[in-house]
Amino acid sequence: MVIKFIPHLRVLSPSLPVTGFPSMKPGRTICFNGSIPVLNRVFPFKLKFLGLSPYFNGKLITRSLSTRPSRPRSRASSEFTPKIRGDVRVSKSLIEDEAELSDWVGELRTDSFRGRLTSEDEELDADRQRNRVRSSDRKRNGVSVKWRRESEFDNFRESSKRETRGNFGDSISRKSRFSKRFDSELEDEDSDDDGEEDDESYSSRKSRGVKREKTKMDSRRGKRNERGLGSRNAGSGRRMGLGRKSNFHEEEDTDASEEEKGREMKGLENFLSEEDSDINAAAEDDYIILRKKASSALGLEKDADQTVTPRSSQGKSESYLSETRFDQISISPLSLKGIKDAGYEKMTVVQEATLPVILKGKDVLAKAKTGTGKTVAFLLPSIEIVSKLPPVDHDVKRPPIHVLVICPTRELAIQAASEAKKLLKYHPSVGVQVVIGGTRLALEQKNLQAKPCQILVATPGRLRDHLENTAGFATKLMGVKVLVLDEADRLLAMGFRKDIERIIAAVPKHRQTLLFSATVPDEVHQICHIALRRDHEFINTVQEGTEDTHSLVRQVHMVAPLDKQFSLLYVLLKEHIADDVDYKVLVFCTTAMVTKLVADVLREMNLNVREIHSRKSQSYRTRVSDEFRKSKGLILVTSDVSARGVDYPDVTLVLQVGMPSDREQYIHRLGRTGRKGKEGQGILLLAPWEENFLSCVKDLPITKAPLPSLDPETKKKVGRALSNVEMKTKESAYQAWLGYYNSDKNIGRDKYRLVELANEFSRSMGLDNPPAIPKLVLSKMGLRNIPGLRVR
Ligand SMILES: Nc1ncnc2c1ncn2[C@@H]1O[C@H](COP(=O)(O)OP(=O)(O)OP(=O)(O)O)[C@@H](O)[C@H]1O
Repeated sequence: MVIKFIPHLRVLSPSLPVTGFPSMKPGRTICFNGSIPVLNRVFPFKLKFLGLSPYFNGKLITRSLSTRPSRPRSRASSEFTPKIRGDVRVSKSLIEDEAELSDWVGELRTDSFRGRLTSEDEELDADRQRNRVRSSDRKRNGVSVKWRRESEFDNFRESSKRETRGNFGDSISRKSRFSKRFDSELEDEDSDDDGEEDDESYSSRKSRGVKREKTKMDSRRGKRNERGLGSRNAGSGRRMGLGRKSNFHEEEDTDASEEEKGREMKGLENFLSEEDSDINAAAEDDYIILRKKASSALGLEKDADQTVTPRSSQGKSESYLSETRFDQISISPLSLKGIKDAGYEKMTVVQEATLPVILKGKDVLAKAKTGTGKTVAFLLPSIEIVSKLPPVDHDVKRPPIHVLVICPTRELAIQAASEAKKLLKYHPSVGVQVVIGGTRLALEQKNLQAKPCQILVATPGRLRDHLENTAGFATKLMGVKVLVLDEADRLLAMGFRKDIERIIAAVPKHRQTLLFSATVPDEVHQICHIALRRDHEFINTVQEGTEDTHSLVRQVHMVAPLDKQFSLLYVLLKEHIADDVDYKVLVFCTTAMVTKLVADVLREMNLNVREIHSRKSQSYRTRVSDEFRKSKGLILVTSDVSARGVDYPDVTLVLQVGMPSDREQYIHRLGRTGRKGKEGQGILLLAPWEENFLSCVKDLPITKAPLPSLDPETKKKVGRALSNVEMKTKESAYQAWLGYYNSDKNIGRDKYRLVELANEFSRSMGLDNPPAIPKLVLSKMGLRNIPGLRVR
């Protein structure tokens, strides 16, 4: 096991396991991504039944509207052709038809499918169950603190001194579903395609954090000894009890076997946990000595009890930036020029912490709060690596892709590619391209052939699509030197796992892998070996004992019955608009169809609203996303397609209506505000029966806020707005709502209660009678014969 030493960054070696994570779970391993391909493969008869045969003229129709010839492929098709013009190429992309598919998929979903047939939303559902217990487990988890070897920093510092002007050593600072819930956000739902913090001062964190780390470790060690294996096993057992085995039908043997694997992993985890406790204890003993050495080597300050304070952060209360300037480090002059043009002068904390390690060739798992520059943190060293490779001969037929960046959503992939373009401004020979679902595969194929592409940014589903359908693509991928998983925890969750495994199998074993996210739940340490080498480094710039959210973002929650929520939403938005003329608000909703409903209602009430969710075409999504990025005085009502990574500057408020799928999703949604050390506000609006969710985020500083008063005029206005919303929208929202909460472990357990709540939601939309739902849908949701539902 590698013991690393890095002042005030905790560098863990999760591959060693697991003493630090006694309650880690293998997690459920049952589900797979992408509804339609799965459908085609598993239930071709269903497609036929609905007149959606995946075959045309006896051939399997491939997905997306491509000019590709149809040919059999290992992965089932997701494209079908309602109208055939010429050949299969004319067909409308299934991806574009996510909406219809999702609905249809939803119809086929049953309780027993939960966590198995997944769109991104369904993945979220699956994750949610785990996460409910995770937060309490997290509290118990110890982490082994390892400091990076001083020699590593010395080397980096020395090379920086040699190659750049600054005195790096003196200035360096080291902070360091067949309907998903029925429609929610599945970005990659189209499996076809892709399938979706702030900054407390380093010094203040550090001065609390480092001291506390040692203390905590001691107490953890003690507790661990007290608890012993027995308690870990007990914990494991409890968590295993959350597995959905009982929910699965017998025919779903794939899932069953996955779960078996999960159990096996759990056994291994417990074994490793025991072993690791000794290793950790030894490491902790080395901790002070190593820290002293590194402190003097790096010019870091020590207080009386050996706490290391990076000079760069001393005296600051809040900073996402380090004291290290880009021109002080060893990067190529061309990259430096690009960075300057982008307006970056100092490195952010995560950039400073990860760059030397990545340039040394190590695999990295990095955690840093939202909006703190993780994209540049993985792009810059990747560009450096590419720029040092020998130029590819022009004669080479299939020039290699050297860097492959995977993002869970299309918006995020577009954004990362655009950031890469900025940094590559003065590297004319290095090209970046993006491949995402919802766009024409043929066009991407053409671009891949015609233009340089050493760096490729992709969503998982579309990447697989290219692997399976683009001539020579697999050969190009064999040139990958660096693989990046942005939002790694999301990509390694079950919704994307199969795609990611397939992608990993397609790139060389001898590569460097970088995993970045603002949230790294325990399960990620457990499964990151899928992608990372055993000696990878975990670089965590969020101090133990501090929140994963930004201290400058004020977080409140409100609890109100559903019949008040539209009015409350309106009043909260009006108040915010009155407070801040430059308002820029994100309203997150539970599912795509509920997003549409909320957007329609707010629009009817003359608020300046845009909407974005998986039911919209990609061109619309891109347009709206660009508009929101540039605008002020705008409200974007969105599903979770905007939850992660999207960098909208100066968002003043994030309002979450209904409980998010899990703790991580809450953090990422909230992270759309308070970026780059700015202030922000977050409001979580819950129904009384959703209050349980608060236990998942009890480690975060979310305070309860009183409800604003609602005058009768507002209620009337909301009533009028609701009556103007199309019935079809309400029907879809009702069904989506039912699907979303049906897959929640707590709320969905009692079907009678669930239906009562759904009908409360229906009344909140102004409907006297709940919309009727197709029998098949109810059946698949396990809701047949539940009183209160109307069947059609
Ligand atoms: N060194 C830097 N100095 C100033 N701004 C920077 C620097 N590096 C990145 N940025 C800017 O910071 C903003 C946030 O960066 P980015 O989107 O990469 O954050 P992130 O940590 O990936 O957030 P999330 O967790 O939400 O994905 C972007 O606007 C980016 O251009």
